[in-house]
Amino acid sequence: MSSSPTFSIATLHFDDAPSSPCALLIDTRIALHLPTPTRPSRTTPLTDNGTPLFFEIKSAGAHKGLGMFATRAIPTGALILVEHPAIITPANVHFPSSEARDEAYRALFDALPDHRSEELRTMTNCRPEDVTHEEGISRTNGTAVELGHPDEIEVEAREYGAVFLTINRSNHSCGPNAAHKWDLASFSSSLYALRPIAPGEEITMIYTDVTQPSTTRRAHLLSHYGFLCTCPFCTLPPTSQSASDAARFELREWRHTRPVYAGWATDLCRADSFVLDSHFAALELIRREGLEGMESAFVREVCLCYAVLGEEGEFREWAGRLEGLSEVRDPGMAKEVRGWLGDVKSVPKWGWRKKKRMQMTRKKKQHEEEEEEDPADYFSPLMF
Ligand SMILES: C[S@@+](CC[C@H](N)C(=O)[O-])C[C@H]1O[C@@H](n2cnc3c(N)ncnc32)[C@H](O)[C@@H]1O
Repeated sequence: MSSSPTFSIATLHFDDAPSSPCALLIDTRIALHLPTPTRPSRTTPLTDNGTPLFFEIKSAGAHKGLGMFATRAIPTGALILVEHPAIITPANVHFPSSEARDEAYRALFDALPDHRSEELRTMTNCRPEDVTHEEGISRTNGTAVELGHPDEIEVEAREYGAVFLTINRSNHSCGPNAAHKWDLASFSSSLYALRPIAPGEEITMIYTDVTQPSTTRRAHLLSHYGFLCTCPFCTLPPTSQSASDAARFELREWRHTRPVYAGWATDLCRADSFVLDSHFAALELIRREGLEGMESAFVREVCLCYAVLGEEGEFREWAGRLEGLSEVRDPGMAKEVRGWLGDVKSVPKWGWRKKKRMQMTRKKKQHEEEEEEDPADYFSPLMF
């Protein structure tokens, strides 16, 4: 029989940010699996004065509170910020009483140095009536993160949210221009640009599943974050709204319902442009809907298509794009792509379709020539 989990408060310290520890309210079984954080492989790009290079935090308007804004042009894929969380809290925890619950959240905040807990207390709490200020801040700002855990632990006990003092100042958009990537080893998240961001533009990310229709997104944002989304993708005229919702649904299903590289690569009955045309259509929809976060799976397949077609110029162009998209989001992929660019012949099935088509044309020609020369033609019974 499994006993109910016990929670305790732990703190993690970081060599690269000694005065900014993270406090965790954590299942003691998971606490045993916490890493000793390594230094993040990248750091926040800074100006000569030591301020962030790419962004500032300032008012986003009366109804939005603070927000993150670009201070200069940010290219696609660029790293904006690397940050350790201030607190980590469980998504699901049953306390014996509401007093015990309130006490646990207060103790969590108190485990931080004053400057950190004071800043944390200034963050948004969209549930002031339901829970304590501390828990409200955890719920409003908590972003799902993976912690290491033993295999046997229940699924719901594995879910945790992290609050970042700066990353969580970025507001929501249903067509976001940024996303962040969690790295357990360094216990940090890296915020990066999904498309070019202009100076002065607000840097936004997603708080909800943006492939859902606008009404679903808005209802979720209202109930969980206390605001009605007025982003450009939620305030369209009715016919454009239906088209946007349908496009998002199509994109979500695209790679299950449309041709993909794996089925096409060695199927010579399909046209050479079969998957490319489909993926170009998806990429156009992605651009229209501002969902560049969905791009890389399609861009990767476009690269592989050009590779199997042996089209080196196009391959290099798309591989360069994939490398830029993957630099922060998927460093392993960026490394693989650099290998491909160093030696295109190392890409799986490089030029396979081109080779096969050439062999087929050669064989056909040979066959036609043999038929022309076949003496049987000259002695065909029809000639007598
Ligand atoms: C994680 S915080 C974002 C930072 C927050 N604006 C602040 O001042 O600390 C989430 C809260 O910001 C506000 N917010 C975020 N995105 C918004 C949007 N698109 N429109 C209006 N309010 C938004 C809501 O109050 C939401 O509960």
